Amino acid sequence: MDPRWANTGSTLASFMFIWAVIRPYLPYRLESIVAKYTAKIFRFLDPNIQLKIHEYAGERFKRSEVFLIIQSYLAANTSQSAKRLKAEMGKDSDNLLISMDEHEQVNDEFKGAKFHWSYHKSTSRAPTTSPFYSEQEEQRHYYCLTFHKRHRQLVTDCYLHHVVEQGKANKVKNRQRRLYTNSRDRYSFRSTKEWSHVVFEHPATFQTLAMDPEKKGEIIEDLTTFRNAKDYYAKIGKAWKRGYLLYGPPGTGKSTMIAAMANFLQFDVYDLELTAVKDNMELRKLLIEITSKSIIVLEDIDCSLDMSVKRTDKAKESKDKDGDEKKDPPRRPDREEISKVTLSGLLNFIDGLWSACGGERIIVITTNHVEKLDAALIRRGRMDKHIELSYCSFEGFKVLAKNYLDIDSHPLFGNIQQLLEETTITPADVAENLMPRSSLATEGNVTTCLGNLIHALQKAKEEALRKAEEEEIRLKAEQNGETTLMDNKGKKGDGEIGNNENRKSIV
Ligand SMILES: Nc1ncnc2c1ncn2[C@@H]1O[C@H](COP(=O)(O)OP(=O)(O)OP(=O)(O)O)[C@@H](O)[C@H]1O
Ligand SMILES: [Mg+2]
Repeated sequence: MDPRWANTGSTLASFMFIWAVIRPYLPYRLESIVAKYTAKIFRFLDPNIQLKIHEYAGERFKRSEVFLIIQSYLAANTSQSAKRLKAEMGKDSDNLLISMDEHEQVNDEFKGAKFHWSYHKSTSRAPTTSPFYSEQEEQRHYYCLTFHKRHRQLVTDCYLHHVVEQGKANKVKNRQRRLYTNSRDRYSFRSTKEWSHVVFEHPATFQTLAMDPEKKGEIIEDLTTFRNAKDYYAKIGKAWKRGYLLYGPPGTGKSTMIAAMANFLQFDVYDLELTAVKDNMELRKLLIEITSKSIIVLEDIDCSLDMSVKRTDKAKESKDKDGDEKKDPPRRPDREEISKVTLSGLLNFIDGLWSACGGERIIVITTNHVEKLDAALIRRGRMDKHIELSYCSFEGFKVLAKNYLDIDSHPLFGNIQQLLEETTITPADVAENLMPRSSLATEGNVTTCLGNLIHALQKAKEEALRKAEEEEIRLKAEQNGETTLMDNKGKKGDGEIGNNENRKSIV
């Protein structure tokens, strides 16, 4: 090492030692002057640049957002390389967040450049209102990023952006996800203009969802593409959101799929109860409050919309009839009865200008009767992907058998496959039959459960046959009825056909 540098090093060390000793005895003003000139000298000698991120910036009692983002960015690196660590319960998280303790340092690398992050405590003296002390010490923490000055451009152009993006992603991964609702207790006076929430803990995943594996793979691919398509959506000038229409009979897994989607994307869920929204304005207010990385769910949309249409129609009818609404019998005003959300309000909610704020959102609507829905509501662009969830197939059954009984095959599978091809049963019914009565899926239990399912399938088949026969009889009866009616008309001689036939027989 160059002896001149060794000398400079020892001079600096001595200077810092002397500074630490005399600092507490210096008046505040003199201290700041000395600090200013010391910093100048250091800046001149040091090739490194330092960037500080304080824990409390701006608002006094609120930890800076960027400080928390950096903490989560450094967490993985810290837990592997730092020696003195500290752990705290992260906000909105059920995991412990590991970070470095005071004066620890971790190294980072980005595009070949090296960066050093350290964690410090600074003490400042602030004036106090106490008559006994003129100053009080305030301790504040900060992260310090140190890098060589030749990387200045890299830091400002890319590195900081990378740190923030990665830190945010880590925060999202570790956060406790939420299930929001706008509906309220009938007797509560709290406004529905706001969302209330609970922790989202639904265990459904795509692995546990029973459906055609090809279709499932397609949905997973679609969601993955959407998640990574921020730049693409920006490029084509489209809001970063996607609509899914899930339709099918009750118990085929529509709600379960929404939970699986939320778990796959790590999104929050906003369950929008349309009948609890007063009008379009309130709907828009709710929309504005929805954060990004969320799934907005409108379950059984045909019922909610029908209701709103009926409500407005009823109101109109009662006005039109008498021109006076007061004549209606006095009734207790119900939230659902005063909701005036219209179809156009809903269309705007899904696809209007306001729907673009926030970004990275998925809107899912579910229905049992897709044929009842307005074409405008489900057109591509609003509902980009239409997914039919149908009765249980043999592939679906195998997924459920693996989930519930932990089996991949069984001698009874052939029998079940045949019955599934001959009749229809919902995955919900299959799941109910496959649920072992005791917590252990023993051999005996497995056979009993599969036996139960076979029994249920046979019953469903018989029921379907009985219904088909009844339907046939009804149709025949209707045809006979028509024929008798026509015969009667013919006999009376007042129908054209009858007259013609009479004429024919005369000829
Ligand atoms: N495809 C499926 N895969 C796995 N489990 C399913 C599936 N479909 C239904 N289930 C089971 O049946 C129960 C009811 O299903 P779910 O609530 O998802 O049906 P749904 O289609 O939303 O019905 P509805 O139209 O009545 O709202 C779930 O708790 C789940 O255990
Ligand atoms: Mg449902």
